[in-house]
Amino acid sequence: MAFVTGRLGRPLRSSLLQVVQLHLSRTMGASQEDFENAMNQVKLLKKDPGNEVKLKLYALYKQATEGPCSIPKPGVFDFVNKAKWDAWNALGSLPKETARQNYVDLVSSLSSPSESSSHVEPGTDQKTPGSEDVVVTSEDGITKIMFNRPAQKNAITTQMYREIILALEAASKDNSTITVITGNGDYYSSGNDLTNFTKIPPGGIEEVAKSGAVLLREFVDCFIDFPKPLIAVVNGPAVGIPVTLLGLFDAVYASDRATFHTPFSHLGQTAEGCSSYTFPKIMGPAKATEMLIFGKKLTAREACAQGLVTEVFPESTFQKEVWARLKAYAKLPPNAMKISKELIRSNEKEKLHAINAEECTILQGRWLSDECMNAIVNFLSRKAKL
Ligand SMILES: CCCCC/C=C/CC(=O)SCCNC(=O)CCNC(=O)[C@H](O)C(C)(C)COP(=O)(O)OP(=O)(O)OC[C@H]1O[C@@H](n2cnc3c(N)ncnc32)[C@H](O)[C@@H]1OP(=O)(O)O
Repeated sequence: MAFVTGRLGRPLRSSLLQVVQLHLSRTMGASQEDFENAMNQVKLLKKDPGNEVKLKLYALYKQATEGPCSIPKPGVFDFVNKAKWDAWNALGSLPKETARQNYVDLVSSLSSPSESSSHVEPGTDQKTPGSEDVVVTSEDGITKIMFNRPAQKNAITTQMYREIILALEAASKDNSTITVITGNGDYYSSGNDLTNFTKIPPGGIEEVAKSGAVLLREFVDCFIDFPKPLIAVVNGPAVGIPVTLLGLFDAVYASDRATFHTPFSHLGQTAEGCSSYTFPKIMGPAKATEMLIFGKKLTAREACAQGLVTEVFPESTFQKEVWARLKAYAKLPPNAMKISKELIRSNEKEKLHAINAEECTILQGRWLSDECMNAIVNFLSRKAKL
């Protein structure tokens, strides 16, 4: 990999672009035609996607067609127009092309034949394929959100971040009592799909970093605000963001096969998921440093000893024991559980949102650094067998 060594900067950026060519079939942005098709699909939706989604669609449409919101803010009593203005204005200076792509992705997550994760009928045992990469089911008072890309070790694509946001929003309002996140296959999740960084829009890598930071902030905010008990069923190794998010869960059950790895420095990146705050709080600054700065990988038992994991189960009985326990918990009075969660978490929320915002801003800069680009080029080169 001669092109990733030595003094970096422009040569490294062009190296990244070279590697990106190998991924182009998956990386083309939405065309005007895709956008127009998506607008038509919205009119054909069988179910009302709900006000939150409609506001998102409105905002993305305006941003994609007119650019950043520059109209005067409606008065406080003009509720509908003010909500629309707020949604549009919240997109800030998101580039038109990114808004167009986000609009197309959002519509596609809503309008696949079986419909998206946000459309799970509460209280039913219903598999919700959507993109198939995130599967949402609801049964026995438990909504289960499952990473479902086992061949890629459940690496999380930008589409999956969006689907998980929608799934969490739906789960917060459905009939279920508790919500579980787990993985299909041998991994819980290998973290951010590193090919996310290869989808280079006309605005260049800067635009990728900017829209990534906006999406990451929204994604982590959903975990901070999630109102019901949120449980991680960690069926195997976890790398990166699925590990850091664990500090925002209410309980973490792990197979003894699971490992917990945050190789941020190796990737030229920094902590996210509020872990720069939750990890030192949970395990003390010294142990948090080993994980978040030096990238020490913990076994499930070590993570349990550090307080990141609630309990470890032998792989042979993991699924049986954990689900039996969760089914029993799901029968507890839902309102009492929600109120207790609010008591435990509410005084931290404001702080967590501020930390999330800061971590995302720092990461946006990191993603443009030579250190980070070098690591991604290395990974993609290995994948592309360069
Ligand atoms: C909106 C943006 C938000 C960004 C938020 C930021 C988050 C930070 C992070 O999450 S950092 C963590 C990033 N993850 C990694 O660095 C892990 C990278 N993957 C690996 O190191 C390895 O794949 C492994 C250790 C997870 C598994 O190794 P193993 O040898 O067992 O398996 P393979 O490498 O052959 O993997 C099988 C295929 O899966 C693809 N793959 C695995 N992980 C990722 C990933 N994170 N991104 C993209 N692709 C991934 C791998 O490339 C193989 O694909 P192939 O069969 O097509 O070659």
